[in-house]
Amino acid sequence: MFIEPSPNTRRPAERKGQIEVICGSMFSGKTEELIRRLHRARIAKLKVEIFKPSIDKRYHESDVVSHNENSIRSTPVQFAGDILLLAGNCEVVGIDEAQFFDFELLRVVQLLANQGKRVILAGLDMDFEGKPFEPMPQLMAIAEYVTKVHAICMKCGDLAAFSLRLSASKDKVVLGEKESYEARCRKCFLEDKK
Ligand SMILES: Nc1ncnc2c1ncn2[C@@H]1O[C@H](COP(=O)(O)OP(=O)(O)O)[C@@H](O)[C@H]1O
Ligand SMILES: Cc1cn([C@H]2C[C@H](O)[C@@H](COP(=O)(O)O)O2)c(=O)[nH]c1=O
Ligand SMILES: [Zn+2]
Repeated sequence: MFIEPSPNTRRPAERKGQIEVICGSMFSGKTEELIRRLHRARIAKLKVEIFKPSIDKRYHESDVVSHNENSIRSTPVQFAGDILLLAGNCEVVGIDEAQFFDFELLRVVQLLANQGKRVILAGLDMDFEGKPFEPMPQLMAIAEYVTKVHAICMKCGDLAAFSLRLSASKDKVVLGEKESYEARCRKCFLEDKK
C-alpha cells in the first residue's frame, strides 16, 4: 500500500529518500496522480522539481499536462543524467513519461533517493503490443512503492490496463492522444489488436 510520507520529516538527517512509481495504461490517470502528489508536497512547502523527456511535447513545450488538462510546470530534459544536474537542492523530484528514458534513469533515481529525496515517477508499464515498456519494469523493482492505476475500456466500460494503438504502425514510439490510442481491457485488447 502506498503511504504518503509525512512532510514533517524535513530535517536532512530524517530524510531517508524513497522511490515511488505510478504506472498503468494511457488515460489511466498517471499524470493526474503525479500532479496530485507534487501539488501536496508544494503545499507542505517542500522544494519540488519536475522533469519530462524533451520528446514529449504533445500538449505543451514545458508543462506536464494530463488528459483532462490539469498541469504543472516542468523542465524538459534530453537525457536522464540531466535530471541529476538540475534537481540540485530540491526535496521532491517528479518525472513524467518515464518510459521514454533509457536505463541511465535507474542510476539517476537511485542516486537522488540515496541523497534523501522523494522521487516520484509516472509512466506506461506496457506498450501498444502489451509488452513491458522498459525501463518501467526495472524502475518498479527498485521502487519502495508502486501504484498501478486503470483507465476505462472504451469498448466495454470495464477497467482497462492496455493501450490500443489505432494506427498500423509497429514503431515502439509513436506520440499521440485520443486520435491515436484507446484504453482497452484484456479481452477487448486481444480482439482489436492489429
Ligand atoms: N478511457 C478513459 N479512461 C479513463 N479516463 C479517461 C479515458 N479517456 C480520457 N480520460 C480522461 O483522462 C484523465 C486521465 O488523464 P492522465 O492523468 O493524463 O492519464 P495518463 O497520464 O495515465 O495518460 C481522466 O481523468 C479522464 O478525464
Ligand atoms: C502505448 C504507447 C504509447 N506511446 C506514446 C503515446 C503517448 O504520447 C505516450 C503516453 O502518454 P500518456 O501520458 O501515458 O497518455 O506514449 C508510445 O510511444 N508507444 C506505445 O506503445
Ligand atoms: Zn473491454
